[in-house]
Amino acid sequence: MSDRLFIFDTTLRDGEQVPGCQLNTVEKIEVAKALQDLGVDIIEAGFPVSSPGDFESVVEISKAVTWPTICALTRAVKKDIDVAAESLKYAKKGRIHTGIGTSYYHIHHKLNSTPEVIMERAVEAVKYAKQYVEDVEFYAEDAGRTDNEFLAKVVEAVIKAGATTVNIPDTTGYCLPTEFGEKIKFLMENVNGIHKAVISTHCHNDLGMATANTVAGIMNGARQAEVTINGIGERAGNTSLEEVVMIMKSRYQVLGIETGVNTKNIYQTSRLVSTLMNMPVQPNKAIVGRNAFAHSSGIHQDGVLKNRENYEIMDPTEVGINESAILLTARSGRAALKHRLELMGFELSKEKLDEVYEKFLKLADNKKDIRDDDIALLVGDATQQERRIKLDFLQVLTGKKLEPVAIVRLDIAGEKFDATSSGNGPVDAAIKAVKQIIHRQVTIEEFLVQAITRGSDDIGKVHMQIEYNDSIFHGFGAHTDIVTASVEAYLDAVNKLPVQV
Ligand SMILES: CC(=O)SCCNC(=O)CCNC(=O)[C@H](O)C(C)(C)COP(=O)(O)OP(=O)(O)OC[C@H]1O[C@@H](n2cnc3c(N)ncnc32)[C@H](O)[C@@H]1OP(=O)(O)O
Ligand SMILES: CC(C)C(=O)C(=O)O
Ligand SMILES: [Mg+2]
Repeated sequence: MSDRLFIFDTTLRDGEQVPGCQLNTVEKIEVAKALQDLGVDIIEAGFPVSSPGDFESVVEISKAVTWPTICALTRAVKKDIDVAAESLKYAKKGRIHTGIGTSYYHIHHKLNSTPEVIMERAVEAVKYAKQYVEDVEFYAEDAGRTDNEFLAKVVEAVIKAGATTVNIPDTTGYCLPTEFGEKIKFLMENVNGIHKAVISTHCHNDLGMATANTVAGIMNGARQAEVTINGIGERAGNTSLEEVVMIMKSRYQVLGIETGVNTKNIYQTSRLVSTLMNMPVQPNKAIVGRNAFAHSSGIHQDGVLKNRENYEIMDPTEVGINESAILLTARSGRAALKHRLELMGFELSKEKLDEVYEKFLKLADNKKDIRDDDIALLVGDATQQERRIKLDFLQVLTGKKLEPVAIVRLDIAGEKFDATSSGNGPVDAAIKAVKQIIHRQVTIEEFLVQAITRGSDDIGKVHMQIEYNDSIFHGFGAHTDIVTASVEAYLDAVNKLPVQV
């Protein structure tokens, strides 16, 4: 049996059935081209009879895409097949995907029919499609809940009628992986002529087993997997492309099966589909979720920093993600904090690291999102007591129609100095007062006040960049009072200037 798995992407058909995920033709072409670059073998581009817009999209995708097969879905209805064939007329390689429900529910409660009639309609549809294209795929809808003996008869009949691919969908996401695997095995062993067709899986995720069922199908002989980017699709979605492809790649030693997918394009394709379809990817989604390669607890972070493979079974660059992320949280340890500090250019002694770590934990217990500027502030705070110049007192009078006035007292190496100044704003007044005490020729090059994110009682953060003798010095300050934060930032930078002798 071949060790090549065909990847049939149905993002633009099953995926696009999701409420809110509808795309216009231009957007569909963009996705189709991205799928082509990704290296999928077949793109299911739409259900042409369903609307003029979907018909038009299949036509335009057929023109735009150069090498993957373009597939159009139909019911086992002649008109659907006529319209699908018409929509594929520009496809370099076109496939008609026709089929009908085969489960007890579908035969009796949806199609109001009998197994014998369904069998006839299935064969008739395949023969009819075959008049238009050589490449005909048949789907036995709800095969997951179809009796295996009857399913085998249908599969045998449609292969005889010319189906080159037979799709065994678990339409309702009902099967257990063992059941689905056994279903495919049963067909492989009991259908005459089964090797004349490629057997395909099309699994839904209602019980979260779509990928497991797909893999079980592949392990038992299926050589086409119907998938969508990010696993989007009807209800709980379809099997996700990225999961199947990376399972084949990561577990090749066990499975021995390859796909033609250029895995380095996975992440960018996932982002494109998520953005165009306005469908966020859950953060813990395998392979493409924001946290798929992010480590946030101390023991894991320490392990990853020692050797990535301690906690990662895939290299993120293989799926187009630059690198693993080490996120700082209250569950992080010193190894992670030290790593982040080093990336930010801080080399701390063991004692200083312990001190910063204590402060970090207090902050992290109260703040979910620890950013680099928070860390910089903690480092600044930890070195505060070494500062020669400290802010001892600050009072500012300001308001509308008032000229702001600031009174400042600095503690310089234990000695107190006072100054008062006015300015065009409270910060200006306070800095001018400070400058009256510290006579250094410095210029403020950058003054950045970070937006308060939580509420009016939140800490405001200030980053100041000053220039002295052609060199740049950075200062950070944080306080619930933004004027105090600004003076602290200024003094933090000034404290870093070479001491005058
Ligand atoms: C499992 C899947 O994902 S299948 C694909 C699902 N996707 C879609 O349905 C999107 C496109 N669908 C549509 O645009 C419309 O449903 C159309 C154009 C196909 C049909 O529209 P309508 O003619 O208005 O029929 P409606 O949608 O109300 O009902 C579906 C009809 O198709 C029949 N039908 C359903 N599946 C099949 C099938 N595979 N083969 C033959 N007939 C079928 C149903 O029994 C029903 O017929 P009935 O009214 O005689 O009982
Ligand atoms: C049309 C078929 C293949 C389908 O989407 C399903 O059965 O889930
Ligand atoms: Mg489906």
